[in-house]
Amino acid sequence: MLFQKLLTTGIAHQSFSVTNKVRMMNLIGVITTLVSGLYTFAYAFVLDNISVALINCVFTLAYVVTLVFNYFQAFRGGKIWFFVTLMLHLVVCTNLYVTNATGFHLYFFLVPTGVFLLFELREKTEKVTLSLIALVLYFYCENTLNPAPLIELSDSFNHILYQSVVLVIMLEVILVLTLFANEIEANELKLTKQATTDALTGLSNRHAFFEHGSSLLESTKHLNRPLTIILVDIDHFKRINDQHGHFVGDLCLTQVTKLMAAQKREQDMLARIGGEEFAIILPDTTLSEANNIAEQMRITISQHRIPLVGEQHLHCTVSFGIASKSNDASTLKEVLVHADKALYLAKELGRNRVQIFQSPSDS
Ligand SMILES: Nc1nc2c(ncn2[C@@H]2O[C@H](COP(=O)(O)OP(=O)(O)OP(=O)(O)O)[C@@H](O)[C@H]2O)c(=O)[nH]1
Repeated sequence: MLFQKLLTTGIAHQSFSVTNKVRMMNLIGVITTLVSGLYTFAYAFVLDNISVALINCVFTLAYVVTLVFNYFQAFRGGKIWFFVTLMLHLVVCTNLYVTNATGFHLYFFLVPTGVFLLFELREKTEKVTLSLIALVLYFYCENTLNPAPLIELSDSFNHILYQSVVLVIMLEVILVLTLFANEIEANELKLTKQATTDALTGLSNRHAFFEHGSSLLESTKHLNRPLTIILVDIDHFKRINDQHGHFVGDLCLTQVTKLMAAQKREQDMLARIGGEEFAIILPDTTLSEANNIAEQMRITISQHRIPLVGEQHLHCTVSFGIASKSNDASTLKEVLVHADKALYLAKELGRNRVQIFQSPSDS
């Protein structure tokens, strides 16, 4: 619970791309605070050096300040504070407390990884500067021998510390990159959903309809199976908007959607392809089967009363145009043109009706 709260510090009212990065920064801040806290504990109680433990404690608290920056949504400040504190801490560790034999300066690897992989692509100067500083400091520490460390360690203890540093770096990189990959996948799914879904009705949008419809049509061509499309248009929708307002117009759209979604079969795809225009793709369905489905939808919608404020109700009707894949219409666009012609005729003949496309050669 507390961990979850720490991870979500400062993310309220942020866009999801900012949210992910801040969550990642919070995670790194919490892990680094814990690791630094453990070292403080070891300096105080294992190595018995209170002054080093106190200095290290100051750095541990400095890592906590990163979360305070994020709490106040000063993310950039928090990021710079964190990396500068980390770099200063590593230089002090290697050149004051102990020697470079502990390998503490290996943590510098996390700076370029952090600033390049985990944070936004903008602010390139900042990223390059921080990473270059980390690189220079790494080689500085690697080539400096601290002749009078505050803590004298045996070779075997230095070796243990070295291995613990490598282990923590590996675990941190694995953990952070795994979370990063998960976030990317989740974002991809979210973006794909947003790009293919109509926000008002939750149906597939025009783009998704054309993608799905085209591939379905191609596959039915190979298998030589029927495919039918129904175009649906709410009657006098402009009048509904004008008389009752756009809010009621939207309500009408969502109610009609619900009624049609309840009537369609599982294999059918219902999409909103325009303002008050819908389309249904019915695989393996003949014109007469599609006609039955559309007729059922028409009756249900025409009998439905949409409750408005008080005792008022809205009654709306829809018109349907139906066409199938044929020799004259082998592409999705061509089938849609036929369905649109049938829909136009349904409107001409008085609306609230289902019309099947009649090819001139049929008559
Ligand atoms: N409330 C609401 N209205 C919309 C939306 N998208 C389009 N519209 C409205 O839908 C109306 C469509 O009207 P028209 O194309 O003239 O057709 P109609 O009034 O339905 O007439 P017929 O189709 O001939 O029966 C326009 O007034 C648009 O402003 C939407 O998302 N919400």
